[in-house]
Amino acid sequence: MTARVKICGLTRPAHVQAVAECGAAYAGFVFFAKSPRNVSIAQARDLALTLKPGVAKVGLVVNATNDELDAILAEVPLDMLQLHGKESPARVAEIRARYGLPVMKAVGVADAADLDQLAAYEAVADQILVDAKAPKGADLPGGNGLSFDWTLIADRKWSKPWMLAGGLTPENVALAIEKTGATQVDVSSGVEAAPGQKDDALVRAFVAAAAYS
Ligand SMILES: O=C(O)c1ccccc1NCC(=O)[C@H](O)[C@H](O)COP(=O)(O)O
Repeated sequence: MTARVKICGLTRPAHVQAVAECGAAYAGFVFFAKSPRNVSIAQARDLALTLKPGVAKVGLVVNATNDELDAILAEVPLDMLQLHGKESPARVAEIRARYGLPVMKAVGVADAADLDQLAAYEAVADQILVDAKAPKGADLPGGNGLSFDWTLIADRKWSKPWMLAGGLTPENVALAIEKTGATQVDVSSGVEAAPGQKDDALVRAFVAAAAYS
């Protein structure tokens, strides 16, 4: 099985280039001030404009207001919004209608009870990002390099496209795909040399491992 890959949290033109060259399907830009991967609107615009067609540009936001989204989308040519906060299903639907862009809603999973919320989001989002739930008190709601128990979703049937995320690395992504049946995977810290510093060799190794799993 070949999985489509999203590399999230790009901050430098060289890394955007590496992502495009190695065949990733999505490039993610984080708009969240507390993140080591945070980019300004101007930075994101420059990075997005260096990407070749065919790589979808995803803007990650956390509980963003309409004013914040207006400002981002006025400048950055995004193909998809990733909502990584506590956005309700109604807010997901509102954002989707207001901006006319596909919306991917991140859902944090730590145990089986967390799966209950998936149905409500599947009804309104274009895609679901099934991610590890951030630990209580964590600074970041995602991008923490933590995995969840993949067997929780092993037999799940999905009505919308979805991505697996959380603690994926070049070493474990093939097993994660095998266990969950994911056809799309998302990674950030697992392809970094340090928080916020993507490593081109790890990016290439991850995409290759996902493609040939
Ligand atoms: O990466 C961040 O800094 C971040 C900040 C705020 C919300 C989400 C964030 N990242 C999400 C991701 O990068 C991924 O979608 C996902 O959580 C997987 O991250 P990782 O476990 O580091 O591979």
